[in-house]
Amino acid sequence: MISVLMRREPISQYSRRLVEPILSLSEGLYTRTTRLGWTVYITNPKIIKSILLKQDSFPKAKIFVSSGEGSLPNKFIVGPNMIFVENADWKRHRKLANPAFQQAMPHKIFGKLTIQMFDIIDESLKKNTDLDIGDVLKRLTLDALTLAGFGFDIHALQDPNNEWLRTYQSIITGMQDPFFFFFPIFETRFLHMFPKRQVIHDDCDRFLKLMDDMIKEKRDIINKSIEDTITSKVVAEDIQEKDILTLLLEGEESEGAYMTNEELKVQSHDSTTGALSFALYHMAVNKDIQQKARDDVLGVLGDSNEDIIPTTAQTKAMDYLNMIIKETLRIQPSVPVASARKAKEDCKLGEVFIPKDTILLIDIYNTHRSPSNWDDPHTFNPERFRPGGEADQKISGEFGNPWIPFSNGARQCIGMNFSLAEQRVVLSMLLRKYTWSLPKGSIHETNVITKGIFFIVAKDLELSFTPRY
Ligand code: HEM
Repeated sequence: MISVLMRREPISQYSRRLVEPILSLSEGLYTRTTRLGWTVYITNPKIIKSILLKQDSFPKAKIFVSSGEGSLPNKFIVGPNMIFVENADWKRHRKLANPAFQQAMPHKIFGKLTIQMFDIIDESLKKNTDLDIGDVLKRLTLDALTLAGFGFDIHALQDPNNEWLRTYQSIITGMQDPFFFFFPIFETRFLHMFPKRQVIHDDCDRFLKLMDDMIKEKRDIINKSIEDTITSKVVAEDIQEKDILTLLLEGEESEGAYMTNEELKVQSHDSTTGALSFALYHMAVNKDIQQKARDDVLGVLGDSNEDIIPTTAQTKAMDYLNMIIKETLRIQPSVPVASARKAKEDCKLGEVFIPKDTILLIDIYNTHRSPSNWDDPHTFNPERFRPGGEADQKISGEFGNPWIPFSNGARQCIGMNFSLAEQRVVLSMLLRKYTWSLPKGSIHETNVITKGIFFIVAKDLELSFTPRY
């Protein structure tokens, strides 16, 4: 595994080379060495279900905590963050956060950002250059999360040299540096010997401070507006476009529970960037699928020569586009493994004995790519998600659920609907306005090349766009 990471071999290659041959011999369980020693990876849907539905028997393992106090992942994503907390703390977080995440579907924000992205695409067309759409999507999803999440505009789309964008990217790239990932001791004890790493740590401190300041400011505004009932009535009129943080803080008032500033920090936008970049890639290389998706969108929104921001109901009526989004998340799940669990006691998974304290990883990528779980799994085929099709038959039957891009059970991704809404708006608006293809000589000509460890995105994805209006 270390050599795979050091060579930066894409997940699609090493999975087919190393994992797939083993999967055909096992019950969907295999072992791999990780930083924590031998770890059991699981791709069998029935066993996955038995783990995800039994939080008490299989609690989260403190995999990042093990990289030690002071390591970059530990600083940035550990702490009392919803992804890692357990038991009563997690229940309190989730109870407060669920309504906020269900209410906030900021279609207008997603739509306005997509129109800003059109300006960038049109600018590149004027200059006759291919566009690194992966980079543009990264900026769009970061803006979407900060605007819809915190009500704070960092203008990453409009300004590619934006300081916050650079800082965020530096942290995300730094966290996935294989050297420090496997040997965190070099940054927890000997950081002073690595000046470049020190710069990333400084970036991380500044970013966390920015979030802290935003949360404090928001608390002050909300406390003030609660005193002023007239103001709070006006704000309540447009709940759909309220940011998540505001809804969370208002929820604290009605639930009588409280989250600390530390607990309110959520850092997750790269997963949506990955999903969008892969959907664009698959539609670029499958022109018939792209056209069918466009017909689906035009059937709902019409074909006038103007930008239309779709409503929630309209995006849900785009059946074929929704099938594409699901198939993209199957064939390229942007979060390839769920966070590690631990067996609390000796147990059996299928026929295999698992000793107490064994680390277990739900291998989302290989669950989605296993020939035991899907017909012809390496082929992009949205038809699997047709009502009554392959996916429905498996999920509703005895088979267990082989489609788990957002995990499953009580700890399923809380941002799932937010991310799906964002993908539907961005993709439907792009399909109305442009056709696109891979430029000649693209590195993705024979297969999509990916990068990343925790979040997978299409590497340096350039596309050629042609406007329809
Ligand atoms: C395509 C987009 C996304 C994918 C594929 C994805 C995937 C996942 C997965 C697999 C998990 C479960 C981890 C586990 O079981 O250990 C998870 C949890 C979580 N995700 Fe997402 N995610 C996405 C977008 C988002 C967004 C946009 C947000 C925030 C706005 C978000 C916030 C969270 C949180 C807070 C959790 C922890 C939930 C809990 O433990 O109760 N995710 N996500």
